[in-house]
Amino acid sequence: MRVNVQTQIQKTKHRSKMWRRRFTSLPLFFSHLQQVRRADELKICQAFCTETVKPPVEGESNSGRNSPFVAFVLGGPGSGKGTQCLKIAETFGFDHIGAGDLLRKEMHSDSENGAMIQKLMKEGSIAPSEVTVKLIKKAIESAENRKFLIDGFPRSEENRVAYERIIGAEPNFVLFFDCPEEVMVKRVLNRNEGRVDDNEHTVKERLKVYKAITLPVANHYAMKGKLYKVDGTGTQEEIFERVRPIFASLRLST
Ligand SMILES: Nc1ncnc2c1ncn2[C@@H]1O[C@H](COP(=O)(O)OP(=O)(O)O)[C@@H](O)[C@H]1O
Ligand SMILES: O=c1ccn([C@@H]2O[C@H](COP(=O)(O)OP(=O)(O)O)[C@@H](O)[C@H]2O)c(=O)[nH]1
Ligand SMILES: [Mg+2]
Repeated sequence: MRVNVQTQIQKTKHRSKMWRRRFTSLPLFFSHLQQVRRADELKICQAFCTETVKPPVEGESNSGRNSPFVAFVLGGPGSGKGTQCLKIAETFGFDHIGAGDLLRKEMHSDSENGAMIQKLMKEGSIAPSEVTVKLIKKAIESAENRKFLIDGFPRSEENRVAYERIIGAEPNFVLFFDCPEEVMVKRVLNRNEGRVDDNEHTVKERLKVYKAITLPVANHYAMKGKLYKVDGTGTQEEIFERVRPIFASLRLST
C-alpha cells in the first residue's frame, strides 16, 4: 500500500513537472509552429524542384557580407534560360547578365577576340574562360544592382573554377531548367534571332557539349546542395510559376 502511495506521489510529481515543462516551453512551441510554417513554404518549392536548399540570405556567400547575390542559370540550348531570366529580373529586381549575349556583343565589336568567338559559337564550342569571366566581372562591377542572374554560365568545370578564382566567390544558388532534347531543338530552330548557332548542325554539336561538359557543372552544384531543378516544359507562364516560389522565398534585403 505504502509503495502504491509513493508511486502515486511520484506519478503526480512527474505529471505536474511535465505540465510545467509544457507551459514553460510554450514560446518554444510557437516558434516551432513558425518553423513548421516556414518548412511548409519550402515544401511548396520542393514540389517544383527535385533538389532544394535552405533559401540563401544576401551576404551569406563565401566572400563576405557585401558581396553581390548571384544565381547562375543553367540548362541546355533552348531550355528557356533567357526567357525566364527576363521574367525573374522584372519581377524580383535582378540584373540579367547573359554570358552568350556578352560574347555576341564582343563578337560584333572591334575586339581582337571577335573572330575567335564567332568561330567557336558557330562550332557550338565554348569560349576561353578568361574571356567570358572578364566580361562577366566587368558587367557585375559596372552595375549599381547587387543581385545578378548569370545566364548560360558556367558551361564547363573550367569556366566554373575560373569564375570562382577570379570573382572570389561561389554563386548563392543555381537554377537549372530541365527540358527534353526534342523540345529544346524545336525551340532553338524556331528562335529566329539571326544567331550563327541556331541551325540544325550547330544545335547538335551544342547538345553534345552540353551533355559532356556543362551537365557536370550542374552535378557539382547539386552535390553541394545549391541546385534548384525546374521542369522546363510547358508554357512560359507555367514555367515561371514554378520559378516564382524559389525567388519569393529568398530573404534579400533589396
Ligand atoms: N515555354 C516555352 N514554350 C515555347 N517556346 C519557348 C518557351 N520558352 C522560351 N521559348 C522560346 O524558345 C526559344 C529559346 O528560348 P530561350 O529563352 O532563348 O532559351 P535559352 O536561353 O535557354 O537558349 C526562344 O525563341 C523563346 O521565345
Ligand atoms: O559562358 C558561355 C556562354 C556562351 N558561350 C557561347 O555562346 C553560345 C551561345 O550561348 P547562349 O547562352 O547565348 O545560348 P543559349 O543556351 O541561350 O541558346 C554557346 O553555344 C557558346 O558557344 C560560351 O562560350 N560561354
Ligand atoms: Mg539564352
